[in-house]
Amino acid sequence: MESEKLSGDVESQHPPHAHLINDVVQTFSWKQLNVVVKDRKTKKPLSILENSNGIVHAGEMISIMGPSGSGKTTLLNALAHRVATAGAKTVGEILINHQTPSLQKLQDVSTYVEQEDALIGSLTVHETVDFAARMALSSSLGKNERLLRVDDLISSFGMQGQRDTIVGTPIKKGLSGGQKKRLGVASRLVTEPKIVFLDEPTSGLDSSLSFEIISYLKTIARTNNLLVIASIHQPSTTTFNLFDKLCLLSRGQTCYFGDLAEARPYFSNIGLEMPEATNPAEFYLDLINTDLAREGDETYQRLQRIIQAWKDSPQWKVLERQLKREHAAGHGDAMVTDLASIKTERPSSWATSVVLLNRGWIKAYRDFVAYGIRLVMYLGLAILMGTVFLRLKTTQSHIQPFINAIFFGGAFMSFMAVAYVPAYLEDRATFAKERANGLVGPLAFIVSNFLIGLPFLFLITVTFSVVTYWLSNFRPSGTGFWMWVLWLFLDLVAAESLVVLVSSVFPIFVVALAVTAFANGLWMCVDGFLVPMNILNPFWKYVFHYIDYQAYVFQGMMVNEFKDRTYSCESTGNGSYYCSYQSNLNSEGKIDGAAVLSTYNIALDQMGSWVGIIIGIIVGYRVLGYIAIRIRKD
Ligand SMILES: Nc1ncnc2c1ncn2[C@@H]1O[C@H](COP(=O)(O)OP(=O)(O)OP(=O)(O)O)[C@@H](O)[C@H]1O
Repeated sequence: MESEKLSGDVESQHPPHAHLINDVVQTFSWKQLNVVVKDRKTKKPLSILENSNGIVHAGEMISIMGPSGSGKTTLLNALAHRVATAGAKTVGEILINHQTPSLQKLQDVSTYVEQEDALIGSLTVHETVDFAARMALSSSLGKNERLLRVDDLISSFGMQGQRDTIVGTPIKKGLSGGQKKRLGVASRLVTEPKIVFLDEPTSGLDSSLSFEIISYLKTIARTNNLLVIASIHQPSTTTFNLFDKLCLLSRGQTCYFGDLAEARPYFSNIGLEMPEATNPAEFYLDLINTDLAREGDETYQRLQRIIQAWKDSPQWKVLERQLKREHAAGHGDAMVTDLASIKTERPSSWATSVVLLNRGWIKAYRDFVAYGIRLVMYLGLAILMGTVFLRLKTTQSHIQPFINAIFFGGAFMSFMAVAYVPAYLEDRATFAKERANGLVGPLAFIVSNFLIGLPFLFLITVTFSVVTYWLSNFRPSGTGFWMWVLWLFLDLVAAESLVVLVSSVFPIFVVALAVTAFANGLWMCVDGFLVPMNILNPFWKYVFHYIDYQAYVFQGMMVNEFKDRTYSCESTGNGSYYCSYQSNLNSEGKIDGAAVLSTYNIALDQMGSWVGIIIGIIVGYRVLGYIAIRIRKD
């Protein structure tokens, strides 16, 4: 009763939304769809979806149902022209309005809502939908119209009350699980799709929240004539009954396809009567679930009978004839819209980059985990370093601590960039989903990621430097301070670019963390401090030292400290001195800082080239990161 009421309420509150109305896609069908993978164990071809056929009409909502591992996601991905699963080969025909759509055309008229939402925790509900709109809708639409559509969708999903609530981050609670799901769907619908694919939209929700989201969807689909194709796992009776059609799968094979209302008489006809007061979804799933069965078992044989019965059924024959007609009709059919006439205006990649920059900026300054925690961490490190290397003097016994402090500052700043890995991986996951929906390209993503990082990295560098530089008593001059800031800033930008490259190649948290940490260890070892260049063996020197940004940072900071400073020698008491570095000032009881540099083989006049090389390394990392993102589509 209650569920009917919610459905009714939702329906009466929301008239059709002009911008959402589908008057261009009349049918979506697929014929003889097969997906074959290379079996993980045997390495032989394994069919995970066999001869799937189906048709959905405008305004219909279909559920793809089956036990775990039956091929629901595989079918959904194949229908959405996505890689069904890693290394899968998909064959078969997919038609929209009797015509074969290109990937671009399918992306233009459809959207895919993943099981795991790609929401950004620090954005509000309104911002989430608005950014999705800005990324997908042409700028010719105008801001007012866009905002109207955004608000319309937010209220269609019953979220006016949460309009300015943030989605939620690990340290700040926001929306509930059900609200997040609704927001995930709403932010995809703002792109005005005609076909909506949803991978288990109810996963992780209890039965009343599952019902809620499906009824919102149904209302929107009905009132706007959309085609909704959703995989679903064990819905309650009320949720199940909201769908118009059912596609039942087991072990990649079709057990039933057709009207939901016809399913019960169909199964009864083949001798599988559903008892009264039974949850139909549970009944069908029990019939075809062979998880624990072995070949020859009763349940296994029953499944084979069900699959065969479907192939022999009159319902299948009707579907087959329907599909034949669809496929024979082709372009010239006046009853349906010609795909070529459907024009979707999307923003330019320049406009998309600006939207990404704007969104990334909000995320970065609100999301404490991304930069706030790092700022605090670097501040802690600065206090640690500044108080350990406290007020060093210009005496020869303090020369080594100065050098150690320079190495430690550069190396540790770089090393701690590993803390950026989780935030980058989160952004990358959001990007992967938006890219799969045809909204963002790798260039826009890499460029905006780079630009957003710069002001924050600069802030981190200045904060760190203000504390350490003066506490440790490095060369007390304004130029000295700002040169130090420059070297550390370049160091940090290079370190973050390395994180981007590594995490783009290995988008798995622990792997990215381990590889970045290892690379930083390597750069520390060969940067010329632990083993000076004239001692370092040729392999490490020629293979790694020259591409080590930390080496140039170390040298630059060394020159900054020692080039224009002198240090006092130790007096031996009788008017002469003991000087640990040979220099022409030794007779005056002083050491020329340049003498320290020469023991490390550091040139005095190469600063410009070093800056250029570090910038080259940064560009190199980003370009390689871009290539990795381009190639890896996961
Ligand atoms: N390379 C492979 N080797 C062997 N089996 C594979 C391979 N790739 C996918 N599969 C199998 O294909 C089947 C279909 O997977 P799919 O994710 O589509 O199922 P699903 O019905 O969506 O499952 P769930 O409800 O658990 O998400 C699974 O049983 C999976 O184990």
